[in-house]
Amino acid sequence: MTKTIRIFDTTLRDGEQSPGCSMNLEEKLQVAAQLETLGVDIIEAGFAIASPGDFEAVSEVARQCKTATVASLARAAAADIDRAWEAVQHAVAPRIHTFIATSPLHMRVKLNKSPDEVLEAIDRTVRHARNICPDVEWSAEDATRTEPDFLARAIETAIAAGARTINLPDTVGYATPQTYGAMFRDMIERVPNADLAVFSTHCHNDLGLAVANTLAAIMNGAGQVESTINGIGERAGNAAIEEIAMALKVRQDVMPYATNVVSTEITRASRLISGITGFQVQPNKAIVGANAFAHESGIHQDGMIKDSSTYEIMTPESVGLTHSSLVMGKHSGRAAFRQKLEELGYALGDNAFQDAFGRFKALADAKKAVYDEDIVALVDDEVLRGHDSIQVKEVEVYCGSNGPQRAILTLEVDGEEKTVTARGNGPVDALFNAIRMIVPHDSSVLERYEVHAVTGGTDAQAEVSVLLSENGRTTRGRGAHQDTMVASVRAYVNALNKMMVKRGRAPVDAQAG
Ligand SMILES: CC(=O)SCCNC(=O)CCNC(=O)[C@H](O)C(C)(C)COP(=O)(O)OP(=O)(O)OC[C@H]1O[C@@H](n2cnc3c(N)ncnc32)[C@H](O)[C@@H]1OP(=O)(O)O
Ligand SMILES: CC(C)C(=O)C(=O)O
Ligand SMILES: [Mg+2]
Repeated sequence: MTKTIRIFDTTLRDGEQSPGCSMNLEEKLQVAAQLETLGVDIIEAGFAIASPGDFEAVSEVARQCKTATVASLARAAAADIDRAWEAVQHAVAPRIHTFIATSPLHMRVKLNKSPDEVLEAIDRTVRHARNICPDVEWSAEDATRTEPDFLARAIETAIAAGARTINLPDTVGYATPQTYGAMFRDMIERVPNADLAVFSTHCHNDLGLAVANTLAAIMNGAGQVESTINGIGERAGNAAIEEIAMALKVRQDVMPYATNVVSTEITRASRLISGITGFQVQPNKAIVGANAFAHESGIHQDGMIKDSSTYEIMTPESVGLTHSSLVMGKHSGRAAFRQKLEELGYALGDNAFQDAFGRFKALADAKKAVYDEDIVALVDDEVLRGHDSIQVKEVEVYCGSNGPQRAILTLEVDGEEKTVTARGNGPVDALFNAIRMIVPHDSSVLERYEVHAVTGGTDAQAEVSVLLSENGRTTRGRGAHQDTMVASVRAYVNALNKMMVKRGRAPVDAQAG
């Protein structure tokens, strides 16, 4: 039968110890509710003696939780343990989690206690906790830097005093998968009565090994893992629940362990935590990063369109996302661009498609992210200008506070290129004067000129709209480009082309500049 690993969530305790991650009562209750929906088995709601606020939060989480065990942390001190009990006693399943450091360094420098005094404290405080609470967890802080013989004696003492969960934290993130796994195997094999307790992992990520170490411990006998949503926690954080749960789910073939995590709730939990704490998840973070199911390169996008398992080892739906995203960028190819156009409602012929793809690549080279709105603007622009008799070839402007502003413009008029230099009150005026020099149209008036950014950011495409009127007829032109001046010329020339069509004649009066 598959062994089920208990998930002990410490987002509200160790997670909250991240500088800047403090949560208020209402936020903690929201998180606790989502953790229960996510299916974690134990919620460490705080450190009851730490402050009146922490005490209230642990008490309220204990009152609110319907199924999960609720734990409070407590030092090896009667006052801490009593306060923890006062808070968790309201829970359906209360737990006291008491700890003391066992490494030579911590015992000597921090606690100023001898090893024997620490063993005595473990015995006394675990017994005290067991007298008031049936479920007691004991942790050997800094277990991974503890001398193994002493660690075995400490664990034996805690089990004899009544602890039924033994947690061996890698408090400073020092372990490697090999050493952490071996420590579990060693302790489980050598400690008398080890089978009375569930052994637990608690890994910090100082070397980026927290999840790997956790999995190594599971494979060597651990039955509980302590972890946090998004991996928040002291310093570099704790092992991330979502990564552990999905690793066990996806790699059943080599790790035949189950959890009660409802994986489709992972994204919701992750977003809740980042929203409340303000700690953004890095885009490339496994499982919950914005790019975890996003594909930008053409070859990958082509594979994804053919069969998503080519580049995804789990479905986005399995972690609560609705779908993968094909991110359009400079690495995208024709297959993804064609699919994106279809999604946006365009059915372009071959030539128009090739032209639009060329412009898309040029835009993607110039811009960090290409959004749907950019593609709509770009394709509309392309379609609009397909059969224009006046085409924009080159645009150059000189602007700034030390005028005069001038523009050098090259247009192709009925297949012939013409270049002029013009001045104006500002670069746009100079450009429009240049257009008038190449294609005189004195009877028309510029009624309106509008610019707006298609998306956010300083590299956004500008979309320009121009309204020309001639003898009571108005013509609107549009142009889009990441350079506002180029977009302006495109818009004006577009309006002019349409006006030519309305007039029913080509720009025969065009002059060479
Ligand atoms: C690895 C971990 O994550 S451990 C948990 C860390 N989390 C926190 O510390 C957050 C909450 N902490 C707090 O609010 C405070 O530190 C309190 C309320 C617990 C204690 O505050 P203070 O009484 O002011 O003590 P202070 O924080 O300055 O020092 C900690 C004391 O606890 C002692 N101590 C540390 N761990 C333990 C332990 N497991 N058992 C008994 N005593 C301990 C230290 O030796 C020190 O004692 P000393 O003052 O006699 O030298
Ligand atoms: C208190 C213990 C469990 C801890 O957080 C650690 O050692 O990292
Ligand atoms: Mg910790």
